[in-house]
Amino acid sequence: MKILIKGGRVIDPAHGIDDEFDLLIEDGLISRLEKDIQAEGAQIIDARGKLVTPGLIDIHVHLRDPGQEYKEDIASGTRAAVAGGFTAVACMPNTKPVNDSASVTRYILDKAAAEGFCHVLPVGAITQGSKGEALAEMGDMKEAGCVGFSDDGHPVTSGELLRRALEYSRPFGMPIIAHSEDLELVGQGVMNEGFVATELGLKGIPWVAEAAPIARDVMLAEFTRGHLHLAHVSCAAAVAVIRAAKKRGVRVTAEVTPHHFTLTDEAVRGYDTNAKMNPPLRCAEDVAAVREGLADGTIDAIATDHAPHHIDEKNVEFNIAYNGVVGLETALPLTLRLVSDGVLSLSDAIAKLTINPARVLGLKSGTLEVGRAADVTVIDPELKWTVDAQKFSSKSKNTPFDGWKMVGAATYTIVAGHISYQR
Ligand SMILES: NC(=O)N[C@@H](CC(=O)O)C(=O)O
Repeated sequence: MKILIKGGRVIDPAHGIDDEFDLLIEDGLISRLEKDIQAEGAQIIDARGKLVTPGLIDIHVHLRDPGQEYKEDIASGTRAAVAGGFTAVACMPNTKPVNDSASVTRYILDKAAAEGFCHVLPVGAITQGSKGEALAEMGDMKEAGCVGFSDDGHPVTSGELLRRALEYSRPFGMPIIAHSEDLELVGQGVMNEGFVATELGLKGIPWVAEAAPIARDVMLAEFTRGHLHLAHVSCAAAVAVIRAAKKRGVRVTAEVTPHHFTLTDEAVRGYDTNAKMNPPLRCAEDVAAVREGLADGTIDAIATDHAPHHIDEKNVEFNIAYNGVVGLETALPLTLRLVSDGVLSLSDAIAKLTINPARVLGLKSGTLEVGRAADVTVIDPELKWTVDAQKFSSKSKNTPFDGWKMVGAATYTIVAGHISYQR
């Protein structure tokens, strides 16, 4: 089984490669990356005018499996992933039951091996049931194959518990992925606190509900010397806290979602529940700050927080609609917009979707190194298309980008040497 990807612009940020090369895949591995490869019997992919990058890695998705398969399951979620160019996704533990034990982790991995279209990397819960009361069996879950720990969807309110979690995960070399949120400051809020919320008559969530707990969590990382990864950073004050912490040498990494670097709370006008998520869309200054954070390296990775919800959970009054939007099938073109907007170089943009997220989770993937598993994405950076949520591979259609005109898409997604998606 040989695949020869010919004539593409190969971008491998981990090795500073940005040049025209052929890439040969044999037996699931990258076997050669050179000019003008001839390989008899190989399937040829003509990549002239295309980008050839390491397979994209999304370290924050909700696959809803087990327990909420009416929203998404491992097959549909990973099909959406490969359609978006992703070859690996890390799935959050807020399933039913919560992934807080080796048996749930094994269920996810077994099902992914049987039905998945890409690699699935389970994230285990920090606390039992993600209830914030007692630590989960982190060692068991690591043994079973978890790549990190998070109570995503819920903050770890107890500083003592987060301290212990950071201490326990340290020898495993695995990050604690913080969903930092002060629930009392959030109160009954349903969107960003500010001018738009006031005009719409909706209760607001102030940025300090995110930034204040991030400051605490960063200090706990500094104190324990554990690795803290901050999920879905959305506001300027949080970016400033992370920037300062990195300067002091704290082991902190961070991600931002495409919706948070693209949209402001203006998108909520019309009470569009597909613009409702946690954390909420912020104001223009915050969007500018997260873009600045991406540009200067304060924010390491772009992650979608793909959060599928059924139409019946979104087609309701704004106040009672569920939080979250799907993101796997729109992340790549939205990231490429950062390049056309002059925020990131193309290589840096690809790094935020490949080697940087791999490093956050301590994965060996995210590069096109010869000898590594052949996870490769071929991207047409000029392809113009219009988002039609009804055509998503995801079971859920809750996107704020429906009808948007996009430029750029994955044309081939190759997972461990197999073509998992072809546009
Ligand atoms: N990000 C979201 O808006 N929703 C997430 C959970 C969460 O982080 O609140 C979900 O699982 O739906």
